[in-house]
Amino acid sequence: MSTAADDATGRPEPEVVVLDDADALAGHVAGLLLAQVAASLDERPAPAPVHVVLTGGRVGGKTLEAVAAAAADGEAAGLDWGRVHLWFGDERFLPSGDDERNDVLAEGALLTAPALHGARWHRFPAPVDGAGSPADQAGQAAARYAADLSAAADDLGEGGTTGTAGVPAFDVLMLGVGPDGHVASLFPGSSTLGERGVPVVVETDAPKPPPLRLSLGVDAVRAAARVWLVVAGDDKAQAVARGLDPAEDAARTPAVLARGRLATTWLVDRAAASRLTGASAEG
Ligand SMILES: O=C1O[C@H](COP(=O)(O)O)[C@@H](O)[C@H](O)[C@H]1O
Repeated sequence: MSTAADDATGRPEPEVVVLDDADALAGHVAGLLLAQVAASLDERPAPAPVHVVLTGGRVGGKTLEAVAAAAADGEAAGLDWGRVHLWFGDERFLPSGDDERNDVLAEGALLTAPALHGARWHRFPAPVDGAGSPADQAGQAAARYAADLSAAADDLGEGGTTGTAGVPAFDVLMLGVGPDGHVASLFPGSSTLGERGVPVVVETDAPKPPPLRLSLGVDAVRAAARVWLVVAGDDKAQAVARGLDPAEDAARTPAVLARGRLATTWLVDRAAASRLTGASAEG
């Protein structure tokens, strides 16, 4: 279901899809993702790449498990995964292999499917012991990830529509949403929300541990063709209602900034949808 026209930036209004529970949601999003990857691969000639941004978080992990289950055999196993670039929306700036890192979560889920080993993984760099202060290292890591993004960026030409130089036109960018309305590691009230046009930002004081994090910047998120906000649980109901309120302040609920160029879809379970009213509440 869709709400009417474009927002002030000319982007389509968000759509809302409601599933029964977190498991149904994860299965549904996995199916959508595999269908979109297949469609994007089909619509451009090989070896043109397809760019997907992964999310961490609880339902993000469940979704990736469902993707791997579907990609373990059947049609999805036969996709040309070597053309598929997997990026991360954010990362906790923790040592490589740390269980709290989003890339560890994603690898644990996706690499159970042999086909996914062929995908092009783009992990955020990790801190290294003795290589400088964590904040300095995070700045360097952000610059390295920005360079990685830039190397993969499509040239959309003058007046290109991503709005952020040096960021690929992501086919799909998935985001979890925190109970406080954060997306990726863009937190309420953070100065990172004002860093427009910056591909990768460093959050030094995240209210959710760990405090030091790397994130795609607001305009890198908005470079995506399709943004999917995947949310489950009644602790997220207020964030979902605020995120879909056109009058909501982005400084309080950064999720309102997460708008795709072609589509923005909130994929939520019934519990997360429980505070929606009127048209937004329909499944
Ligand atoms: O810290 C993070 O939280 C969000 C949401 O996680 P959830 O467990 O509440 O679903 C996640 O999307 C983000 O990638 C992660 O770094």
